[in-house]
Amino acid sequence: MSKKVSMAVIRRLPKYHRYLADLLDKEIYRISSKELSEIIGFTASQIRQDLNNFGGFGQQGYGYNVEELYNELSKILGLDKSYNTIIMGAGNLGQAIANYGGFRKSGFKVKALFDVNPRMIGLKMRDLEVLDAEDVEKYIKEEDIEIAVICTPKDRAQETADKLIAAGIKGIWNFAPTDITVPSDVKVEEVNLSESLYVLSYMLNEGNLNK
Ligand SMILES: NC(=O)c1ccc[n+]([C@@H]2O[C@H](COP(=O)([O-])OP(=O)(O)OC[C@H]3O[C@@H](n4cnc5c(N)ncnc54)[C@H](O)[C@@H]3O)[C@@H](O)[C@H]2O)c1
Repeated sequence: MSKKVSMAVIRRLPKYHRYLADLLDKEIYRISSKELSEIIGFTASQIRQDLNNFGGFGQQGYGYNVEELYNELSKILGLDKSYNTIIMGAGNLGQAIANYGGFRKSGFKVKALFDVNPRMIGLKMRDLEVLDAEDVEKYIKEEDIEIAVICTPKDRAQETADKLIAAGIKGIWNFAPTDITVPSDVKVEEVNLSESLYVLSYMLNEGNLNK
């Protein structure tokens, strides 16, 4: 794949992947582009354009082979691999992420949580141990960790990221509500739950703005 695919397209891929998984669960193995468009809510032309970025799928008169497209999208999204993952910050959010089984099923194996609070260090969260954040660099190298999830307070997020990157982490999933700065070879995905909630709040209040 030589062409640079836009982030707008990439952000739609997980939705395609999810809908295709649902179809497979329902034992639907073939779908027309019109039907796919109706269930996903994107136009058939949008779907075609999106998928054409990766070589195009589907055939005129046949539609899409659901299993084939699902497998291809899994590969494109890197979900055909598994990733050793750690969580920085074993508070409310860190524990919730650690306890969610769905990430492991998709190949993101949470191996441990790390915290600075001596009362947290040594605790067990299900089968995961909370380790001392002091030891994280050594752990990353020894356990071949590729992804780190930042669930620390926001004023600790940048220093945490710096430490992770120095130890070789290339993928950071940042839940702290602050933008972190990283070198170009490190990929960050920021998740800001409040921003999403504020968009909902905007939509609820949109009608009142011009009154
Ligand atoms: N809880 C939520 O629903 C929620 C929602 C959106 C965003 N967030 C954000 O996620 C982050 C975590 O939220 P929370 O509710 O879990 O907070 P929390 O206070 O329950 O947990 C934070 C944990 O991080 C630890 N910590 C502090 N400095 C650290 C460091 N340098 N290295 C490792 N661990 C460190 C603390 O000891 C604590 O256990 C915050 O930045 C918060 O703004 C949380």
